[in-house]
Amino acid sequence: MRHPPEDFAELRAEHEALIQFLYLAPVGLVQADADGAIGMINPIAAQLLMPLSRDGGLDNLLTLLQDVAPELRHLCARYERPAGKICDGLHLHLHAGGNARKQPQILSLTLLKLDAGRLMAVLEDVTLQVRRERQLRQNEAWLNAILTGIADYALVGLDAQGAIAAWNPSIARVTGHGEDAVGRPYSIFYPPDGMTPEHLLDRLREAGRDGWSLDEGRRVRADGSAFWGSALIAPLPEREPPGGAAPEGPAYCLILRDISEQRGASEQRRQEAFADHLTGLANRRAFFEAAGRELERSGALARPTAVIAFDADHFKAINDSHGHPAGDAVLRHLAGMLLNTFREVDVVARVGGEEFAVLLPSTGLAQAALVAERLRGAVAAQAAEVDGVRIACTVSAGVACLDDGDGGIDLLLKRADQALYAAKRGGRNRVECWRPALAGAPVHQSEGNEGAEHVA
Ligand SMILES: Nc1nc2c(ncn2[C@@H]2O[C@H](COP(=O)(O)OP(=O)(O)OP(=O)(O)O)[C@@H](O)[C@H]2O)c(=O)[nH]1
Repeated sequence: MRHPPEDFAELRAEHEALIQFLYLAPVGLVQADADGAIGMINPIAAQLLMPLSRDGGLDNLLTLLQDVAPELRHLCARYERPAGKICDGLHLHLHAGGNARKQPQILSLTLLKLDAGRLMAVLEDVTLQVRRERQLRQNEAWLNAILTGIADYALVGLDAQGAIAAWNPSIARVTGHGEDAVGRPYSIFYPPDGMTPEHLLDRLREAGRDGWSLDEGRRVRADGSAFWGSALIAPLPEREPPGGAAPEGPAYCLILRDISEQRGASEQRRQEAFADHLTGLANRRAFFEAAGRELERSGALARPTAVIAFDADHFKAINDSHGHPAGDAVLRHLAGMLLNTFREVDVVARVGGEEFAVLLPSTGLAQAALVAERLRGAVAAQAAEVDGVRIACTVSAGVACLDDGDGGIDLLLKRADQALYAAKRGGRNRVECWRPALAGAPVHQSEGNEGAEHVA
């Protein structure tokens, strides 16, 4: 049989351990008597309840909560069982004082009756959790409204890599794709060659960073027919399943709209500002804007970007022999050949009188040189037909590449022009790649190219 003082010491130790536990608990804990008088309160609970105190004290739990949960005193009084949960996860909205723009803080309260004379309150700040749940419900309502109410939207869930996560009828309505689209990248809605795998990820990254990413352009349906579409990508809030497993469900939502009808006037304005009037290619301004955007992105996700500068050889002689209008027709002929040679994702522009530039995203020097050579050969082999007269023409090309966008489009175009100068010096109708030995070389400068901003 034990001696009573030993029992007492053990009890004390247990009590200390319990107090220690209460103090260290990651939630707010308050022990009170049946009338709410506080016997023990841990630091988190004190912090959470302090804004409710009128006199700076934390004496009575039910008095502290009477403004935000007036029914609580009544609930306690009516609770007849000897022990149990009086309330479970009751939400208490703490008002943000006079500041109407600030969101109220939300506490969750679970109140336990331990025995006839003791209550235990468990308090947690659930403000963020509640806001997130509300946002999820709003998103769902919003997406549902789009899915059921509006006919020209396709709503596509994407996984973290941009693959289509699930099929729904709106996808078929706008694009004609069936369930076999699931698991394929969302670039299937873009023309072949219209988007590189890096661009696909760029847009997801942009959406994650800015909250959304929007682009507009030519899109294709499953049957190959084209339409003018806008594509908005937005990140979806993560749904974390219980048990800490990886987040479930789509990571992004893509809203694809067919805006062919609305396009008209805005496209005409865009054409006027960004298209070259003679050839219909991108103009110098469009080239620099697109190149600036591409190089900024290529720096973030390191990858090479190439530029090819093309210049028609002895073009003055063509003008002189056949007349200026025939010269114009030859330039249109060259523009057509450029468009046939390059991918949809490449930016093909007329940047000077008889000088063209092509920006090739995610392309290294050797690959760009191959395409440049292919174009050079095709131009040399196929004379332009102008009013029944065949006009032979050749082009010289300079190729340059940056691995990470460092130096920007000015440096890239300057190097391509230095290589082009070397090609002209080397006898024309040839392709030269930039190399460090050309760093101090002059750039190719066409006569009558006043509008061009060559970097010497
Ligand atoms: N038809 C026509 N000619 C143009 C246009 N823009 C520039 N040119 C002409 O292109 C010619 C360019 O001449 P140069 O810079 O001497 O170059 P090139 O004769 O092609 O000689 P290399 O480039 O050295 O092979 C000039 O005669 C310009 O008038 C245009 O829009 N239409």
